[in-house]
Amino acid sequence: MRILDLARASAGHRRRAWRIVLSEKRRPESGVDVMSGVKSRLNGKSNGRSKAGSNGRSNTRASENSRENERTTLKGVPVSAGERVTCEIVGLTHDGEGVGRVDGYTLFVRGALPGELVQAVVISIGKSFGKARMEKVVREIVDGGSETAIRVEPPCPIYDSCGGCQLQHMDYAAQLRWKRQHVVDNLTRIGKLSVQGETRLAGKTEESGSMESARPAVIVHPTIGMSDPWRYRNKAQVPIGVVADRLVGGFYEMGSNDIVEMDSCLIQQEENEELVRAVKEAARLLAISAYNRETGRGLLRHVVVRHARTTGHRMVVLVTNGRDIPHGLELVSLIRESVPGVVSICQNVNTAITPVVFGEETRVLWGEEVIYDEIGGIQFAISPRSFFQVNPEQTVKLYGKAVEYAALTGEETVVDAYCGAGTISLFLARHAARVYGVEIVPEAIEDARRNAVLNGIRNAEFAVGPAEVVMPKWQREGVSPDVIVVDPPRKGCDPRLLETMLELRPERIVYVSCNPSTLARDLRLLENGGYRTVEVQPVDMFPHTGHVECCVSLVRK
Ligand SMILES: C[S@@+](CC[C@H](N)C(=O)[O-])C[C@H]1O[C@@H](n2cnc3c(N)ncnc32)[C@H](O)[C@@H]1O
Repeated sequence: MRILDLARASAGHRRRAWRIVLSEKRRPESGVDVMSGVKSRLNGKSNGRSKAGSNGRSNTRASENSRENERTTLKGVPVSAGERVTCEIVGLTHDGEGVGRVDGYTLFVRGALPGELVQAVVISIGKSFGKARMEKVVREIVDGGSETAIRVEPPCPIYDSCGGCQLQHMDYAAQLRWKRQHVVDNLTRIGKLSVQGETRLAGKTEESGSMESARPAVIVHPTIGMSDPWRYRNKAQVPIGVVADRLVGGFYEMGSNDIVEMDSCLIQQEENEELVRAVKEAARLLAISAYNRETGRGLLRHVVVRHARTTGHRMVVLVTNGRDIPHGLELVSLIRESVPGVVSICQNVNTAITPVVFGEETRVLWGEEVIYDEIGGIQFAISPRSFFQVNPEQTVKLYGKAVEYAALTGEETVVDAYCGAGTISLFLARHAARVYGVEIVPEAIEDARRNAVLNGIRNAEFAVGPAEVVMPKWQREGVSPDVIVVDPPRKGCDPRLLETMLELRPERIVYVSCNPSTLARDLRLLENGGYRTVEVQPVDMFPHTGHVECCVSLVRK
């Protein structure tokens, strides 16, 4: 046990299991050259001889492993911690780790891509899966059509340590294909749905007892991507901390709580970078203290900035650990002088020891309480805590799909659950008789009401509260929607909301989702309750990350 840490590791929400983790400082070293484009990301350090090129099941375990005595085994697990293996990558997790197989055992290998054969050193093992650190690609994968390599050099200099993007080392066209496949896999595995063109059959469902594949298969379209998938984010949320007595702001280093200074991010709009830089410089000049997450002391916790491309408006929110900002007026003046486009400077107070960014209290320090942006001809007021999609170019495409799937004639009553600042609701209101929106954040509903007035829309009304509570209330009051649109957070719809939806029996349901696994779970419940999933449109709202958004159309059977 000298070289090992026996650690209880959690596999997300899955059951906990004892795992063997090779301690970082004793991991085997070898001098194998790690190929360019892979090396920095993987931090591979090794000096043993490799069995590069080994292939086939019986050869997948490299026999020339580093120091035999540093390995440890677990009964029934075919690899040992510290062992060098050659493994076939069969998939990719949503956070960009390659899913490898060695003798049927799953190894997660950061930096490896599906289809590749890689050499890696096992760094932890558990009963059902382990982790390995990649050393080199043994067999690359090329796109059959274009004959181009799928692995590309990540353009971002901090890609290795940041963790904000997970797929920069994958060609963009391949990212789009993978995102569609990720959706398909979730729909078949969790949703037990049959997908058109997929050979894999959906399983037997407990409730129906019949094979889902007998039903019309779901159409999953190719992912809608961007022509220029960089510099798309209209919002930055930057944690502030101290390094060597200096205020820094940037990102949490991958796998740690350390904040690393960052001035440029390739998926962020440049206007936001300029504003964050100005705030950091002003705070340093005025010796405003940075929040220390360990002691709970210090003032500035986060700088949140937003940029509205259509109006040029910029907003900054200073999230502080306390109400008083020393030299607050000077801070505001310095920010305004450095970035003349700023129209709103706000403060949000968060004194809780929590990873949640915003606290409950927000006030305007200078300027407007909202900024204005436009999507698809509709104007939106956005306040500091309102949800607003971060990729404006793709948002138009996503909302356009939601409107298309709602198939409105102008006669319908529509409910938009999880409506945020009323964005989808107002898109729908132009084509419906009446729209009801519900959202849990009160400021977002204030924005939604203001946005309706701003656009002269009189057939939309909004309510604050949990959708799972407000919807049954509307049901009791006799609201009978023809179409229900839901756009929940990552955890998906509340079961009580799904139950009410099934009782209300709308003709169509449009499900907008940012998480394919909870989407698939909810689709199964809706299918069991009498709905049929017709088509799914994946939209790439977050290029170079593992995230994918979907818009789904369901009809009553
Ligand atoms: C993915 S966003 C969608 C917002 C909006 N449809 C849009 O596109 O801008 C999810 C929204 O659900 C809200 N939310 C979270 N839990 C909720 C609940 N139980 N009931 C109502 N809204 C909720 C969040 O505040 C957030 O605004």
